[in-house]
Amino acid sequence: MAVAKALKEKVPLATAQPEVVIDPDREPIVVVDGLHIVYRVYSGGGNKGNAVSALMRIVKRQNRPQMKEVHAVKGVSFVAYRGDAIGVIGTNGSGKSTLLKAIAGLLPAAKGAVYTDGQPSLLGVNAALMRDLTGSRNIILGCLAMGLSPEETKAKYEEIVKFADLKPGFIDYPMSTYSSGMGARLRFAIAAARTHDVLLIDEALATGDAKFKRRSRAKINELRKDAGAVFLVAHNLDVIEETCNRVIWLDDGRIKMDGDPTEVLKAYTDATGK
Ligand SMILES: Nc1ncnc2c1ncn2[C@@H]1O[C@H](COP(=O)(O)OP(=O)(O)OP(=O)(O)O)[C@@H](O)[C@H]1O
Repeated sequence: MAVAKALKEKVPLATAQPEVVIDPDREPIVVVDGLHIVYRVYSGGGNKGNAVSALMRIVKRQNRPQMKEVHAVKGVSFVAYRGDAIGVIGTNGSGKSTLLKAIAGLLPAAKGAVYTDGQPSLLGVNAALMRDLTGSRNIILGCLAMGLSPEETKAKYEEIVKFADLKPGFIDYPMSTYSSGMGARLRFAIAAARTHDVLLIDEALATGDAKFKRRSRAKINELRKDAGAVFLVAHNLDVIEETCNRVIWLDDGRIKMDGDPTEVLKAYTDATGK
């Protein structure tokens, strides 16, 4: 593939967008090149409440709901290198989750592109676990879904249960009986059971208690050693400071600052008063 070749040969990717220059001495893992993400949403078009009026609208081809565009990411470019743990910060609606989803390949680019060397895995608060199944079944399904073999899954099972450290017995209860914190712990424990080429973590640590947060940070540092690159979205700036070697500050869909955590976090807190 041309992109993989470009990444391997460490050459700048030629596109119509602002050119991303890749440091030839480091191994690029994610290249985000002039990325724009636009959501298209239908806004209500007048009398939309009942089936008859909806049918009339179709028949008459009238009064169709209008499509609105939300431009969530506006020309973002950067390169993440092997070993990078990048914190993504910004106020509500600045585009953090959208950027992570785009890197994970879950949203199409309206313009520009994202290239990753390896498979990205998004670990978010809404990561897909089955609420009606027990924690135990979810561990098995989750591991298989991440590409582990049945033998590897078996070998990892106890480690995941231990890391999640749920209340006794809960591992055999349906996940619908879990608190949001318990669900987040199990999701994190499952995702942390394998190494990821590109690991994207969206507020996954927000709901845990202090002890779990500490253990998760240690786990992220461990995963970082084997992962290509780790991205972490968190509103808790302490988590970012302790876990990341680089911070990207997004403001209204654009990169406002990208660099050393201490500098970026200081500028951010000065600007936002947070
Ligand atoms: N599914 C969607 N459909 C339409 N617009 C969306 C959708 N998801 C997000 N947006 C819009 O895109 C913009 C960026 O949202 P995003 O969730 O990426 O921000 P964020 O920085 O992660 O916010 P937060 O800190 O509140 O989680 C916002 O204006 C939001 O309203």
